[in-house]
Amino acid sequence: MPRFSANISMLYPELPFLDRFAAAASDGFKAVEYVGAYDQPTAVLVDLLQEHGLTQALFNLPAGNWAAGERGIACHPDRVAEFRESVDKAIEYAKANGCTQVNCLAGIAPAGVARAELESVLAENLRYAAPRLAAEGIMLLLEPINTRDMPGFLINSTDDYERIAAAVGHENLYLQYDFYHMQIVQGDLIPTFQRLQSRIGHVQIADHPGRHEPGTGEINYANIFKVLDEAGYSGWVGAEYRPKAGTSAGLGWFETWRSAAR
Ligand SMILES: O=C(O)[C@@H](O)C(=O)CO
Ligand SMILES: [Mg+2]
Repeated sequence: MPRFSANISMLYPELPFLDRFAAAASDGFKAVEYVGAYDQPTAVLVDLLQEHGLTQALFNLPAGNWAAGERGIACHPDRVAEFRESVDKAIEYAKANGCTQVNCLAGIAPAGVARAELESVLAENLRYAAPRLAAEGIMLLLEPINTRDMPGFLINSTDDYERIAAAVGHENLYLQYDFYHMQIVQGDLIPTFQRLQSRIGHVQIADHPGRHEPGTGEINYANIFKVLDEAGYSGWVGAEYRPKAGTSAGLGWFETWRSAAR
């Protein structure tokens, strides 16, 4: 049975961030994930997880100045020192809240730098991060993201992930397979999941078009959930979508799993 994690960077936008833990637990989620909460002391986050019986499924490495439009710094040639510091910060937070995987956002390609150089910087940064995270029992993930939602984002497809992973050459670099992005970029969702399953550390879901709840678009999630089970996928499935109505009101797709998990 798939285990769902509420992505509280996207779900419960009607609530302040720290109130979203309680809301996710009350809606039947057993785990939460988010882009990052480095502005909060670890103790606050750990208390919320404990109070609501939640697991921290995932968060991202510090991704630069999000409000200014940055979406990761890992491919930026002039930010290598900052990237290295961000690995230490992520380890500190992951150890505090018991999280066993962190996602690296490659970043938006800076203008005027050749793609080969950006990929080389990214690979070098990941080669730095992968063993350090492995030593702490934390999986490092790399997520391809479509460029309609994030114009200029460097890593867009599973081919991109596989090429970077080959360049990095460390086994602690897994794929974060977001079905929504993959539907836009390349389709072929199930065969690609099956081919790369041993390298997939985390999956995320949203329907397309609109990035709304499963069942609102063209992706057959009933079938995908069956495939995840048949494949023995044991990781979390991150519900990372923009609710069409209120978050709780839109959880019809989750009813079967929520009841079974209680
Ligand atoms: O798919 C996404 O957008 C993410 O998983 C993320 O962490 C960055 O927004
Ligand atoms: Mg995602």
